[in-house]
Amino acid sequence: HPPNTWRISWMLLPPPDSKNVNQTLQGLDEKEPRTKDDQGKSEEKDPIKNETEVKIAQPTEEESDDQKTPQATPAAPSIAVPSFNLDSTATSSEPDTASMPPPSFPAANSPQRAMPPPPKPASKPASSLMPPPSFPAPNSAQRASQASSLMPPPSRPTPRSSLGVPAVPGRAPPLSAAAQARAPPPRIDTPKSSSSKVKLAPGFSPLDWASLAASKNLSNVSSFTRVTPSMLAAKNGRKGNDAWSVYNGKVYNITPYAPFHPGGKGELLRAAGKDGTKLFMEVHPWVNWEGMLNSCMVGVMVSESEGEGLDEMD
Ligand code: HEM
Repeated sequence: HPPNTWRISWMLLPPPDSKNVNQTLQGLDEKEPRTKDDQGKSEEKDPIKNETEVKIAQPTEEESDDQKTPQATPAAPSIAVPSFNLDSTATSSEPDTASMPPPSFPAANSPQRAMPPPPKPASKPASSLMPPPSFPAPNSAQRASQASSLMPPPSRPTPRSSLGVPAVPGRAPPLSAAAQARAPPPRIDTPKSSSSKVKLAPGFSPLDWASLAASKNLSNVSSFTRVTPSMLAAKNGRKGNDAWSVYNGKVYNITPYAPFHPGGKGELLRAAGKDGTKLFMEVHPWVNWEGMLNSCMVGVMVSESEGEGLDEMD
């Protein structure tokens, strides 16, 4: 066998000119030899072409020695070609590849070879090109529970409101089919609103109140007053008295506002003669009572002792 460097040098040779090769093939196909005149003409036209054609198509002893065409020459390997042998019994550094069996993996003397091969399913033929295992496994309980391997996955209903808006977390989720069957039929005659707002009489809208409150003082007192608990309890809206109510320590005369209250007069007067802060905050903490009732402010709450002898503030 030639050294590997021979093959390498042959592979690195520049490829022959394709143009000349075609011309060479053309010359080989010609059955009759050319005349001198023809050769002369062709020499005049393209001497290089003709010369190359003759040399390659009809090689002679002299021309082969001319060495004009680069040929592979054996060269001594500059670097020793590494060789290795997996067979520990072999002694020669140059393995005889023709007589040697192909190397196997793991090596014959490796610890991996000593280990038993992993168990393989008996039903499947052993193959190195075996596809990856499917999921669920063919012998799993999941696969057995499925009626068909082609069964589509269960569809999940997308909760949507009637307006097509995704359901808001915290709101009631849509009822299932079974729950809808158990639920009573929906009422369609008189839809009752969950709001506790009342229908206000004409001329008592929030805008009307804003206009009235901005026009004059509605407190029905001449000046700010120190209001004691006993005084507050007396102003409960009964027997012709005004209704006072306390919100965050400030005392308001809520009587003028009662017909304008969107929640109704009765709801508002539940806090009459009392501190209504807790009730107020339970229903509508977002309402700005200070701005709405500014013209209705009577005074501030004081203790019984602080209010003695002082009915009105300076
Ligand atoms: C003087 C103090 C008060 C003022 C200025 C006031 C004002 C208002 C306003 C502006 C609304 C409409 C809120 C909205 O549309 O979002 C409202 C509704 C309501 N208010 Fe008052 N309110 C006062 C005291 C009270 C009190 C003491 C109660 C209960 C004891 C009450 C019960 C209600 C109720 C039940 C509604 C209807 C809420 C609804 O269902 O939308 N309010 N109030």
